[in-house]
Parts: sequence; structure tokens; C-alpha cells
Amino acid sequence: MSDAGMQHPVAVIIGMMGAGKTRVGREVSQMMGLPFKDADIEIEREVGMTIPEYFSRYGEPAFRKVESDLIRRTLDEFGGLFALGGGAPMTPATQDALADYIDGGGRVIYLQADPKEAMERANRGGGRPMLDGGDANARWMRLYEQRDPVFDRIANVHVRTHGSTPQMAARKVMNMIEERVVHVGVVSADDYNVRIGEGAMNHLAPVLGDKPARIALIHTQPVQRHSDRARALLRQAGYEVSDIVIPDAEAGKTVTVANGVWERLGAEGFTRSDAVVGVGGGAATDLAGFVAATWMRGIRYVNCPTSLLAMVDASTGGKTGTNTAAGKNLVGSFYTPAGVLADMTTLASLPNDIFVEGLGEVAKSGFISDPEILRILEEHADELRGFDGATFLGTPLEDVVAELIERTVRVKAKHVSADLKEAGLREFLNYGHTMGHAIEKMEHFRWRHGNAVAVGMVYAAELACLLGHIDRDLVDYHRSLLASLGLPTSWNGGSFEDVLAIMHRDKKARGNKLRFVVLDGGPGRMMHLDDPPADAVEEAFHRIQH
Ligand SMILES: NC(=O)c1ccc[n+]([C@@H]2O[C@H](COP(=O)([O-])OP(=O)(O)OC[C@H]3O[C@@H](n4cnc5c(N)ncnc54)[C@H](O)[C@@H]3O)[C@@H](O)[C@H]2O)c1
Ligand SMILES: Nc1ncnc2c1ncn2[C@@H]1O[C@H](COP(=O)(O)OP(=O)(O)O)[C@@H](O)[C@H]1O
Ligand SMILES: O=C(O)C1=C[C@@H](OP(=O)(O)O)[C@@H](O)[C@H](O)C1
Repeated sequence: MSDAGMQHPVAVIIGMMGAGKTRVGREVSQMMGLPFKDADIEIEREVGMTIPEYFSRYGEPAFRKVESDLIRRTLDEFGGLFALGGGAPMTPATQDALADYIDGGGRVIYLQADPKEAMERANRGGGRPMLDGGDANARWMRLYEQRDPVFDRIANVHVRTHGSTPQMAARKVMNMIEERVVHVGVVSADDYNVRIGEGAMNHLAPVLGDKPARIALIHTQPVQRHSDRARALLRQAGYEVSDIVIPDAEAGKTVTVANGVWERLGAEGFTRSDAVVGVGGGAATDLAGFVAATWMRGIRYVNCPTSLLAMVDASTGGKTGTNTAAGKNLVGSFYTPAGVLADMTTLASLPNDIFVEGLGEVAKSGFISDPEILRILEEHADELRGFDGATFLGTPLEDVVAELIERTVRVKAKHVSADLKEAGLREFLNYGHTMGHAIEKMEHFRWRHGNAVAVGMVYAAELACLLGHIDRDLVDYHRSLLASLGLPTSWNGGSFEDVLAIMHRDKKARGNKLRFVVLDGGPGRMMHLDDPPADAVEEAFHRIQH
């Protein structure tokens, strides 16, 4: 983020006196190998006296002018971590400078220490003219009541450090600095961001925006520890939370479950100023999105995906829905979230097999659009296949997975931004799904989605090769890469006739004609394959049977 020759801070820290802006800021700069600047120290250096001396000699207005001028200059010429003085953000000129900095992609981090802790620390050291005269605690609290709402509004990142040591607080700040953000454009509704990183869930309150009075927190039992954290964050931010546990996985993705939630919302008086938060795997976020899309014909919702597949695929793009007896995802709505918070700390409890199936959709995105994903998967296949949530966080693999998640979400964002309702381009996201969905149905959904899609991609590659669109080497590469990740590449669970009948009911089919999406030449180049020759469709099926 730099204009010609200019530098901008990696982050600016604001907060009350004693919040730890200097102490925590220095810790973060050391952890990240960045230079650190404290605005107060820079001001004293510039004016050649201490701040108390300057206050007594020239008064606060003169000080705020010097301070805002220095802050504006530093924002345009310093590339490290920059901590402001406690009162700085109250100055309109500084607020304008910070707004410009955020517009340029900057992060203004509001370090939200526990008021009692910060007040005690601020009054411990003295040398703070704003606390002089009278009861320092009372003065601190009065300043807090004035400043907190302003800081909350100005900052685009909020980090609560209640009860944290300087090192713990620094880690939280660093996670927010290292967070990845993918912007998703939406033609017919509001754009939104997918935030990926440890602590992404901290954005819940800012993303929900105007305080809805109530939040329906929809989640499943296996992610209870993560929904507990979401609930705590929401309640600390002042929301009323209705806790709604739904059946796990596909059992929770039904109209019956949705009806039970609608009943709850009705009984508790949910209105259009209220919102939904979905925490869990793709099935939970699909159901939560469907409830949000239908309650009063649409209320805001935020997805907090907790599985790899939900992070890279299900939570983004606005497809919400439920299954019916006739099949998966047959009832639903295109309805986009206010935001997606992919908090990587939730992966700590994700079982290995659920992580691995999510790699199927990651690989798919590599084949259809971003070959760099394939290279990363190939390079780290062993570690990825051996994923262990208990030891994952803080390891180099976490950075690899964060990169894969960001890249895969970018692929999805590109397709859904251009074609929300799947009229054409978005169908490329269905690579491997025609056969994949047939396998899921034939297996009565005992096969996980990502695993079925992996076999489906091998099938699509065989079909494309039979019709001369790709060479044999690329088909073999599908098998070798997917197998190296621990994904299946063949299936023997049913007859071609049964599979064919199901493929004819695929949403891409038109009339009695099958439609596939396949590679055209190589990774990143896709084409629609309409009504392929029947013998090729069958031969490709026999080639995925071991
Ligand atoms: N809307 C879309 O665009 C879209 C895209 C792809 C998939 N989907 C849907 O998503 C679903 C598949 O998503 P999924 O693979 O996440 O399956 P899932 O939601 O069934 O979750 C898989 C299992 O993992 C558990 N789990 C999830 N996160 C966990 C965590 N952090 N710790 C411990 N356990 C955890 C769940 O409780 C569940 O038991 C399917 O219903 C599919 O149709 C939707
Ligand atoms: N999270 C923390 N835990 C314990 N002590 C802290 C913490 N943050 C700051 N401190 C201590 O509190 C005092 C004030 O911290 P400082 O960084 O100067 O606050 P600020 O710059 O926000 O006014 C310092 O003595 C610092 O070491
Ligand atoms: O957002 C989309 O378009 C997708 C929705 C899902 O497919 P279905 O719509 O076939 O369920 C998903 O599995 C696929 O990866 C992409």
C-alpha cells in the first residue's frame, strides 16, 4: 500500500491512556520485525520539551495542532507500527487523516483494554496532563465516556485485551494485522468482505453494523466452543443473543429445522432490525443463510464458517438453502451475507477427514482458475493430508492454509461477483459436481461433498480428454494431486444407468441434454460442454471405476 515514494504504517493503534498502545505496540513491532513510532515521543522530540511542559506553556489547542500535523506527516512517510496519544483521535484534522489512511487500505486498531485495568495503569505512571487536577480516576472515566464512542467509530479493527498480558494482547493485534480480506462485489445487493485469520470473529459487532437489538445465533453442537466465543463477543458488544442449536451436518439443513427457527424468531419478536449469525460448517451456514433470507423476506446475516470447506466455499456467494427428500439444495435462495468471518482458530477442533474433504474444493479452484493453488497443494500435500487441528495454529502450515483459503475465496468471489445467479460463469465453480452430486446421492450422502467432487473432477478430466480438450498427462495429474491430498479418485458404488439418470437432473442440464463444465487445454481455462456424445459420457464413467 504505497503511493509513489510514500510509505504508510502497517497499522495505527489508538486507545485510552493506559490501554497499552506503547507497550503492546512495541511488542507487536518486535514480533513482526517492524519499526515502531510513538506519536507522543515524536512530538516531544519535535518541540524539544515534554508534553506536560508544552501543555502548560502553550495549552491543549496548540498541542493538538502540532500533534495532528505530525500524525498526518507520519501516515504518509512511515511504514512501521504507529501508536497515537490517547486524545489524538478526538481532533477533527486527525480524524480526517485517519479516514484517508483507512481509505488507502490502512488499519486503525482500537486497543480496547478493560477500563479499570487501563485507568489503573494510566494513573500509575503520571506525566499525563489530561489527568492532572482532581480525581484522576474520575477524569479518566469522563474522558473514556467521551472518547470510546469516537474511537469505536473511527477504528476499522477492534481488539479487546481484557485480562491479557502485553504479549497476549500483542498476539491478538498481530493476528488482526496479518488477517486477509477478500472483497466480494454484489451487483444486486451490498458488497461484503470475507475476513480470514485468527480472531476474525472479533469483527462480528462492526460487521453487523447498526445495533440490531437481537441476534439469532444458529450453530451446531460440535462447534459449541466457537459459538460460545461468538455469543460472548456479541453480548459484550451489547446485543441480545438467542442461542439456537440445530441438528448437525445435513440433518440440520431441512425445512423442518428452518421452521423450528422461524417459530423461535416469531415467539421472540424478531424484526427487520435484528440479524442472524451462523456458526459452523457449510450445512449450518446454508441453513442460517436460508433463515435470514426468509425471515420477514430478509434480514442481515453474518457467516462464521468453521470447516475448511465452509471457509473456502459454502459461506461465500449467497447460495443458501435446505435439502428435500428429492435431493440436496433443492430449496433455497440467493441471498448474500453482510460479511463472512473465517476465524482460523476454529480449525483447531476440525477433524482431519473434514479438513481433507475441504481440500477437494480448494483443488477445484486451482484447476478452474488459479494454478498457483495447485502448486501450493503439491508442495505441501503431505502436511495438508496429515492436518492435525490440535497442533495446527501457530505453525508454518497455518500460513499455507491461510494462503489457500484466501486464494480459493478469491476464485469464488470472481465468479459470484460476475454471475450471482449462475447464468454462466458461476457454473465453472461446479467443476466436478455433475458426477460429484450423483455420487453423493448414490451413496445416500455417506460420502462427504469434497470427496465426491474429487472423483467428479477426475471424471470431468477423463471426459474432456476423450473429446480432445485436454491431454492424458493432465488427467493423470488430477489423479496424482488429489490422491496425494488424501482424496478419492475412483468410485465403484453404482451402475452407469443410475448415475446417468441423476446427472440428467443436475441443475446445469437443460431439457434432456446433459451439460458439463470441463478444462479446455489446461488449468485456468474452462469451457461449457453441452450434450456430449453418449459413448464418451459412459466411457469416462468406466474410467473412474477401479
Ligand atoms: N452455499 C454454498 O455455496 C455451498 C458450497 C459448498 C458446499 N455447501 C454445502 O456445505 C455443506 C458441506 O459443508 P461442510 O463440509 O462444512 O459439512 P458440514 O457442515 O456437514 O460439517 C461437517 C462436520 O464437521 C463438523 N465441524 C465443522 N466445523 C467444525 C469445527 N471447527 N470443529 C469441529 N467440528 C466441526 C460439523 O459439525 C459436521 O459434523 C453441504 O451441505 C453443501 O451442500 C454449500
Ligand atoms: N496488557 C497489559 N498488561 C499489563 N501491563 C500493561 C499492559 N499494557 C500496558 N501495560 C503497562 O501499563 C502501562 C501503560 O502502558 P502504555 O503502553 O504506556 O499505555 P498507553 O500508551 O496506551 O497510554 C505501562 O507500564 C505498561 O507496561
Ligand atoms: O457457489 C457456487 O456456485 C457453488 C455451490 C455449490 O455447488 P452446488 O450449487 O452444485 O451445490 C458448491 O459445491 C460449489 O463448489 C460452488
